[in-house]
Amino acid sequence: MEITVEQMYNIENKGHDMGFLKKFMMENAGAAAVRRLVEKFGNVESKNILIFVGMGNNGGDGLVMARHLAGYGAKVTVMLLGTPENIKTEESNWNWSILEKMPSVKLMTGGSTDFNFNPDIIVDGILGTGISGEIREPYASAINYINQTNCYKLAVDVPSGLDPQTGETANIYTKCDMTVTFHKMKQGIPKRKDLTGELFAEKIGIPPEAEEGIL
Ligand SMILES: NC(=O)C1=CN([C@@H]2O[C@H](COP(=O)(O)OP(=O)(O)OC[C@H]3O[C@@H](n4cnc5c(N)ncnc54)[C@H](OP(=O)(O)O)[C@@H]3O)[C@@H](O)[C@H]2O)[C@@H](O)CC1
Ligand SMILES: [K+]
Repeated sequence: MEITVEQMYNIENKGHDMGFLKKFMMENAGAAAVRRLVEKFGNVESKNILIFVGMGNNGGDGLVMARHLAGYGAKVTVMLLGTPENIKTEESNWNWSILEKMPSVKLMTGGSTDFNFNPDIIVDGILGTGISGEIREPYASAINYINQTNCYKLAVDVPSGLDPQTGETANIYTKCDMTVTFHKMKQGIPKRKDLTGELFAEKIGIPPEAEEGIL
């Protein structure tokens, strides 16, 4: 079953109000995406993994993935597309502050795409259901870098620049090898399998009762 982005936000908020906090949803989302990535690669030990992180909760999922991938022995670099004090949400901030205590994960901020290594895997945690309008900097440069880099790419929830409701694309958008979306498929995503690559919808522990009155 495919749902609307509005329904997803309503379900998310109802689950949060039931006590299944967005922080827990984010943890399960990041963990599910990492499981699919590790399943695909067999193991990610000492793979160079570059995670682009937006300032919202799509980025937050990427921060959770960074912590889990460090646990699998990957060489993880996080590029935050802004400054830490501008991270939008409490749950994303919470995950950033954990990474600040983890020397095993390299943290970069500001959005430059000048890296001194070639990534084996890129994670697109730039934009998800919160996308609106033409892609602004530094998100645009990050999306262009991802498209110009030849390696395996995983999109968190949706390839950034693809509108998960309509299936329309912004002026620029990522083309990925795998997309892991959460809870239920959003209506626009399956319209662009050319951008999503292998597509998975992973449960993240939201109580089914959170859908009552919404679906
Ligand atoms: N639903 C669920 O159950 C769960 C959802 N989860 C995750 O949350 C995600 C939704 O998070 P979200 O609402 O924070 O929005 P998100 O996509 O991060 O973008 C907002 C940021 O992007 C920016 N921005 C927007 N447009 C832009 C543009 N054109 N060009 C440049 N920047 C632009 C915008 O900036 P602003 O407009 O505020 O200045 C803001 O900073 C969802 O996709 C999923 O991954 C999981 O945690 C698990 C549970
Ligand atoms: K994304």
